[in-house]
Amino acid sequence: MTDPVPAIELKNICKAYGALRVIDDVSLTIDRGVFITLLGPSGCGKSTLLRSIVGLAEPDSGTILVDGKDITNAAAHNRPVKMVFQDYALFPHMTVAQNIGFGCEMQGMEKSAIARRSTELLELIRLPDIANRYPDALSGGQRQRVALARALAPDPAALLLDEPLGALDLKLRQDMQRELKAIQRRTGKTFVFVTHDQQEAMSMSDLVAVMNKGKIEQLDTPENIYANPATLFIADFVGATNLFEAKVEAKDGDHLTLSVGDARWRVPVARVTSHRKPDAGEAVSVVIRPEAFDIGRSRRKDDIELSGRLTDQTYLGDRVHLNVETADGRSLLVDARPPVSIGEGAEIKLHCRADNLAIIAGR
Ligand SMILES: Nc1ncnc2c1ncn2[C@@H]1O[C@H](COP(=O)(O)OP(=O)(O)OP(=O)(O)O)[C@@H](O)[C@H]1O
Repeated sequence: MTDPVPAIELKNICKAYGALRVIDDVSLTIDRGVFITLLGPSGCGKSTLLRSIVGLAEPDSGTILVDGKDITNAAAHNRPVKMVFQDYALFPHMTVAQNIGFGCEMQGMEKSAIARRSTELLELIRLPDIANRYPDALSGGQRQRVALARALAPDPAALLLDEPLGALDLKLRQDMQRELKAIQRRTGKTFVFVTHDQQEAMSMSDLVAVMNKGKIEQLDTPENIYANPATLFIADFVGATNLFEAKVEAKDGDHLTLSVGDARWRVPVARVTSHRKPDAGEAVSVVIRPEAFDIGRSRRKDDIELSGRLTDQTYLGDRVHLNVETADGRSLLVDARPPVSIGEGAEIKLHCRADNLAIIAGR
């Protein structure tokens, strides 16, 4: 059961640098024990939001609560949250054990308790034998795990992680994503993670808050962010997308009839994923993910049907990326399961279940 007092509550946070509104009236409640990611393109304000929680940036207005206490004006060192940075920020002249114990020492914890805590955390990060090494004798991945242990040592209310894996190469980064998630699960701590990498956000998080231009456009599970994008920005930013401009011709009961070029698509109203529902006559955008297409003739009455010429295919082991050009000059991305025995230049039919697309009001 979720604890009734959230780990973190942000209420109407605003921050501007000169004329630039970096955080635009953001409110967000983060329950305890949740792994949440702030995801967005460079410059959307995610780091500033994280830095506001830890006290490294000062919001112009709004309130920040941690464990139900108002810490909006508290000094950074008095806040019960800890931050992990991309560049580790370990103390080079201290051993690993001393680095991990540093925060506990500042809290006045007794030496033997610090040693126990340090051992416990080295076990947690699965590096029990490196207590006496110095940071320069560690690999990048090991340093990042030690930085994590150091941040967890004083038992913070939440851990804030600002692109912590950004400096690691791809393979190590993927290993560390699994490791971080496992550590979060084992400790049950609230993790607030910042990244611009949508794959990283989707693979690690319980919840993703997608940010754009200083606002949170959608707060949802990774599955819902992908399948039910609330805005065009999100549909485009998260995953690959085929986007169709359309118009609502008619509304009848629980279906919409859309005109898409010369075609008419009958789609369930329930597939409108934007907050605002479109009226008849209104422009909408239709999102079809590459893997939502099946190749071959439709077997279901309300399927969306398209046809085109296969212009290019890329074999990726578990799937094949196809590029299909339609008669009206549209280039479609299609993901198919191998084997695909269609030659380039061949005409193919594609179909998609009407409940596999997403409709967003506006363009
Ligand atoms: N101290 C500062 N003074 C002036 N402008 C700043 C300052 N800090 C951040 N900004 C600007 O605020 C905007 C948001 O920055 P922020 O670091 O929060 O973005 P971000 O989404 O985390 O991006 P990135 O992924 O590139 O770090 C950017 O345009 C940035 O240049």
